[in-house]
Amino acid sequence: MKIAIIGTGNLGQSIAKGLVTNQELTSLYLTKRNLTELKEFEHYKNVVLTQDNSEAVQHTDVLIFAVQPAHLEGVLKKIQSVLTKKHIIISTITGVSVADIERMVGEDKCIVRAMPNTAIAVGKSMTCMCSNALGKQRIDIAESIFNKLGHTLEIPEAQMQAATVICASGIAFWMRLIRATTQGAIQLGFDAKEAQQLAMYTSEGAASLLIQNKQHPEQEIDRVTTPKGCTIEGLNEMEHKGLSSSLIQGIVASFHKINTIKKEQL
Ligand SMILES: NC(=O)C1=CN([C@@H]2O[C@H](COP(=O)(O)OP(=O)(O)OC[C@H]3O[C@@H](n4cnc5c(N)ncnc54)[C@H](O)[C@@H]3O)[C@@H](O)[C@H]2O)C=CC1
Ligand SMILES: O=C(O)[C@@H]1CCC=N1
Repeated sequence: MKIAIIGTGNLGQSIAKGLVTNQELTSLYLTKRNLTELKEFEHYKNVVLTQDNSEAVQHTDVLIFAVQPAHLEGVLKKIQSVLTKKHIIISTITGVSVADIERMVGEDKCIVRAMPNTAIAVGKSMTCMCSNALGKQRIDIAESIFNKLGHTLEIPEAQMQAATVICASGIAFWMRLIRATTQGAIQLGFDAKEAQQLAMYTSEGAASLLIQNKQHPEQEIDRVTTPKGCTIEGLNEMEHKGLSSSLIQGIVASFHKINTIKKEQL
């Protein structure tokens, strides 16, 4: 597999970390305007760092674009002459549709829109994908890359913005929940390091229960809430203060914002 990441910033570096540790690569090209931040990758076998996007495109088959929305069109224009039908174009860019990319590179190109999250760095991304007609024929190649770096789900393009909020922004939402639990644990007497350990591994355990038992969360909650016990007391207090409601409202606010991002940035 010959892969290029075009625009190796926050998300691009997370993808690169996942790739160098979880995939057998023939070559991985990482591009960025300033390469100093990519030093940690220069010692990996088969990894090439370059500022030259055309060089990366010419030496690879799968191109993962991870630049900011406003930069995509300019980047694509500059590599247009070296872009061929052999390339699979994977865009992780928020708010840029498959039709937008077709308009920039032509309908005769294989285009996949993928929305991973930064947990891809540790092989735990939930990545949603959709494609154009040509991309559909080769989406299995994109799936095989992202399945080694977590889980994938093919969805209609109309759901892509919602998937971005739940899965990509979702990492930040879950971090806040884990941080708040950590702060609670400190208030109850644990030191900061222990408190974070308790919060992290408990949240990992909760998700693992659902993944492995394939249950609804309420079924697992019923197992924990002893009648008149401390769990239901805490849970009801959290709900009186709007826990579920504030999460849902935050998700919906994030969704409203995401629908304006392309207009603001392009
Ligand atoms: N950060 C996240 O968790 C997620 C981000 N995204 C999307 O991925 C894209 C990238 O996001 P981030 O990584 O957070 O942004 P970022 O700003 O950290 O990374 C973009 C990188 O592109 C580089 N770049 C700009 N022009 C370039 C050029 N001509 N040639 C080569 N490199 C160039 C920049 O130097 C920068 O390092 C955005 O469109 C974002 O919406 C999608 C899912 C999750
Ligand atoms: O916050 C953002 O707009 C981008 C998209 C999802 C994650 N980061």
